[in-house]
Amino acid sequence: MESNDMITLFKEGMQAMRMNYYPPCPQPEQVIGLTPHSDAVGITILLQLNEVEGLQIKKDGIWIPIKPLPNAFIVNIGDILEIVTNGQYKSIEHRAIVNSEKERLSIATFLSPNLDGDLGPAPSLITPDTPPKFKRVSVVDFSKDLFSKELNRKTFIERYYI
Ligand SMILES: O=C(O)CCC(=O)C(=O)O
Ligand SMILES: [Fe+2]
Repeated sequence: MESNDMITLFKEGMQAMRMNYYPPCPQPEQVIGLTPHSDAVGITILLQLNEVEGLQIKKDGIWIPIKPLPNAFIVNIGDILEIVTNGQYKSIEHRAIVNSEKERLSIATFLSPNLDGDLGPAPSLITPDTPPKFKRVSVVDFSKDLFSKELNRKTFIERYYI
């Protein structure tokens, strides 16, 4: 892929942050901390603040716990990177569960494109043998669309499949 395709999209892009606080729950199997979803961004850089397990990713249909490592970031691929790479990188479905005794804290930083242009598979990746797998959409419309939807597995990116 040509680096310019990535630069055009992410230069002076948006960065958002979310702090998540999960209080302890005596019946953790009855609740969910954060419902299964993929992040509708380029990449997410995540810090698990207090080394309490809770984050899980879905791999081959199975939920895998991600052990917090002290002072380590987790980098997750988001829907926008899946679109830009025309599906070569897949956004990761994840969720957070809660602990019966301990509170848990995480901080997520979301990196997204600037609002100027369009979002779609990088032109340098499209050939007669590798046609686009995603529709093109303006970043503004994509963002508006996103904020009108709930977090629900990978249903958001599925709306852009060709
Ligand atoms: O708390 C976590 O580890 C996950 C947070 C998350 O997925 C998010 O904020 O989008
Ligand atoms: Fe997330």
